[in-house]
Amino acid sequence: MSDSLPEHLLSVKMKHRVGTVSLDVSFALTQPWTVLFGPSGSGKTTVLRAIAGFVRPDAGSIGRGDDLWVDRESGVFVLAHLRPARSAGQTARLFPNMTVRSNAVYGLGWSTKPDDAKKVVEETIGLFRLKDLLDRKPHELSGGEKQRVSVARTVISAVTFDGPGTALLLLDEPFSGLDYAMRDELVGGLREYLILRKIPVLSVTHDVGEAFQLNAEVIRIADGKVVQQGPVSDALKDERRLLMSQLKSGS
Ligand SMILES: Nc1ncnc2c1ncn2[C@@H]1O[C@H](COP(=O)(O)OP(=O)(O)OP(=O)(O)O)[C@@H](O)[C@H]1O
Repeated sequence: MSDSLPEHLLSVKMKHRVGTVSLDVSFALTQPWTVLFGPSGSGKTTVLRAIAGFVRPDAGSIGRGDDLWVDRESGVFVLAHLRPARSAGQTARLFPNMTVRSNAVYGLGWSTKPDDAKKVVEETIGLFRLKDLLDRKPHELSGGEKQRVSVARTVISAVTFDGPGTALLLLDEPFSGLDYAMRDELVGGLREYLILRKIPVLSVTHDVGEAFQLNAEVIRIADGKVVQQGPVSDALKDERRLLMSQLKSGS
């Protein structure tokens, strides 16, 4: 692991057997927003879960500079809740007995700066269009609304992270349950907000348009291996061309 990496960057080098896939990946995060892109079952979620601390890789290391979260060789394994990382999975997991507001602020940090933390909560609630839903319980929400609450909670928790440096945000298909208009609005707004708040993001997506809108760095994974890493304009140019020609021909 290089010790010259700036503090906010993450370096991942891991091998792990999951199902029929032998993961063997090595990459570093260098941009504000990076997406893992690749076919279903190629191992993207497993990589995200290993970074979050929910999967213990068979071999390798994960960390930021000298701050190792995993190092199988020396036996380091930092528990998930102690890592400067916050994650939201594909399925919204909300507390059924709590309102949207209580769910959203669960995991709120910055106990020493309550006024700032309050501002972050209000900003995020606005960004995710949750104002009119705040007093509802999860059973009174649609699937897309639940997903928005779940991702908003993770954003609030990452931005108000109580610890040295900033937290990394890990999002597994955060916009997949949303309609196009909502997705369009949220993707751009969230990207801008997280850059402002200096929160780096690693997300999983299958959506070419979303990766372009995020102006993301793309890490392509196929069959457990990183096959390409680079700016979206380069990494997904063939997919975009195909998409455009399909749109033109109406297919
Ligand atoms: N807990 C598990 N036990 C056994 N096999 C698993 C487990 N979790 C995932 N797998 C398998 O490991 C492989 C990689 O799964 P993973 O969820 O990481 O892929 P993915 O690229 O995120 O897929 P998708 O895009 O469909 O979410 C798949 O073949 C999956 O069936």
